[in-house]
Amino acid sequence: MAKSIDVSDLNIYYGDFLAVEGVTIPVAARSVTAFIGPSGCGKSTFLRSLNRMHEVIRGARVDGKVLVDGQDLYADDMDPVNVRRMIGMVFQRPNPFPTMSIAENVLAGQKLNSKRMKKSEADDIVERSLRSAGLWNEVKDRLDRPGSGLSGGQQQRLCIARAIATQPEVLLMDEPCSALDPISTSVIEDLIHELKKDYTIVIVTHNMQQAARVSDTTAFFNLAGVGQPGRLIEHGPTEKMFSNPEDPATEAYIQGRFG
Ligand SMILES: Nc1ncnc2c1ncn2[C@@H]1O[C@H](COP(=O)(O)OP(=O)(O)OP(=O)(O)O)[C@@H](O)[C@H]1O
Repeated sequence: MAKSIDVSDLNIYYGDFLAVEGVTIPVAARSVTAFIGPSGCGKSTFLRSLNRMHEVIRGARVDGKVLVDGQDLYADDMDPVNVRRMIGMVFQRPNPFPTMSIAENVLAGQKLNSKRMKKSEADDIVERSLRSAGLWNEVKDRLDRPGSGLSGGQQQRLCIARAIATQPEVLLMDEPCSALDPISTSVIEDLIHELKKDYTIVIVTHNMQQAARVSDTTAFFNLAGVGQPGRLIEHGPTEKMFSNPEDPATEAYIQGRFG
């Protein structure tokens, strides 16, 4: 299931504004990569370019290459809807569909992909996805109740279940714990650890301890000033990035001296 990602020379624009410049980075399959850096350096923009969510904004575009197991995501014959199914995303704020039940939320991606399926098949997907998201035991007796009735941490795990229900190969997470309390955060971090056995995970986080706890490799992005494009400054094993980074800016950021 899990696939590697190879980005080369990626420039990302909002209209004429070059937001992220010249990113080249490999992401190994079945690993967790953390993106860190000060506000506005383009972490979320870059993350969204990895499943073609960036281009849903009017005038937004990229040039360069994003290969997933050698397959060019931006090739002319690549359907962005298929790309987003293959590369799922979890956002900062848990966003279950409020009028849908827990089970319907898990199946929402399937429905969008307009697949008619038998009830037994749907039940299997709901159980498998909720189990993988570490939520099954907490919700198995109330699958027909609204997803919005869960706690924030449970809602975020429901969103993770929804993202993995379509069996993606990669999971992108944009500050998935920033709206959660420390206990829910720790549950999600444990879950990320479990999920990397099956998925390639890329996570944007402002929390240095979180990057250090959950990721195998860390990528530090920075920008020279307001209106300047964000760039990838350094990428390497998390342990090295946090103990002995190559670039003085990485060290200054990690030590909390800016950002
Ligand atoms: N929809 C948009 N239209 C135009 N410019 C945008 C848009 N979204 C982001 N930008 C700009 O792109 C640059 C990168 O923003 P982005 O949100 O990717 O940074 P970030 O590193 O994720 O920041 P933060 O840590 O604050 O979330 C910023 O200059 C931002 O103002």
